[in-house]
Amino acid sequence: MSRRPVFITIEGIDGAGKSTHLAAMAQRLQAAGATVCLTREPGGTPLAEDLRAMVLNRPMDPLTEALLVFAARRDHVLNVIQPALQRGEVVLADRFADASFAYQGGGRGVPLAQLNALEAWACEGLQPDLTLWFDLDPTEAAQRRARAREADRFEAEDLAFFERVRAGYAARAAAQPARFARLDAGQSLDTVAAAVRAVMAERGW
Ligand SMILES: Nc1ncnc2c1ncn2[C@@H]1O[C@H](COP(=O)(O)OP(=O)(O)O)[C@@H](O)[C@H]1O
Ligand SMILES: Cc1cn([C@H]2C[C@H](O)[C@@H](COP(=O)(O)OP(=O)(O)O)O2)c(=O)[nH]c1=O
Repeated sequence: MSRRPVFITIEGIDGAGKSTHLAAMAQRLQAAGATVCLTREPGGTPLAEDLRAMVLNRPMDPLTEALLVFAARRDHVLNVIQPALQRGEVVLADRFADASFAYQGGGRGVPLAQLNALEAWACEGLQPDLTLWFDLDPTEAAQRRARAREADRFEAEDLAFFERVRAGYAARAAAQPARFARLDAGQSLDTVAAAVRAVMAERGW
């Protein structure tokens, strides 16, 4: 069997159900003997959490937004993700660079070449070993969000924005199919949870 994934990310449009399954994923990894570093983006360090508050709340142009999410990511990679991996931990991150390609690239229209350059500068060559993509129809995601919480600057965007974000994830998954596991997040909670467990089991967890 190939090496178990040690840097695992979860992705998808807002309301797809990522947070719902995060704790169970961490528990499953722990039960299998892993020390889990559970983290999120934008955020994961004091500086990156400050940048998160700006990105989620302050109006700004798309390239500024991309620069800030990658600045936050660099701080997170250097101070949390790389050290945890070096200690032999499993890093489970609620979003990583794919989100920038989906939201800033797909959603906001920042050119791919600029995002590729930022990724090359910011991430020290680090890519997740496994990405669970919670794929959901944007109309369903909007209904779930409306029932659950107040919208932030991204969640207030219209359906067309989330269609573009979804397409951004699809493009990223098509470009790197070995890393991505797509989950149909439109199914019942129990069915999605079983699909998450199946993906983890397939990869040795
Ligand atoms: N499979 C599902 N079916 C119906 N509702 C769901 C499902 N998964 C999550 N939800 C609900 O949808 C809302 C958004 O889920 P959440 O996990 O916060 O999404 P995300 O973290 O991807 O933004 C929550 O109220 C959650 O309880
Ligand atoms: C990591 C990242 C997130 N985002 C956006 C996606 C989300 O709308 C928002 C915050 O993500 P998230 O933590 O999933 O939101 P919530 O706490 O409401 O579940 O940031 C980007 O636009 N680019 C990025 O690179």
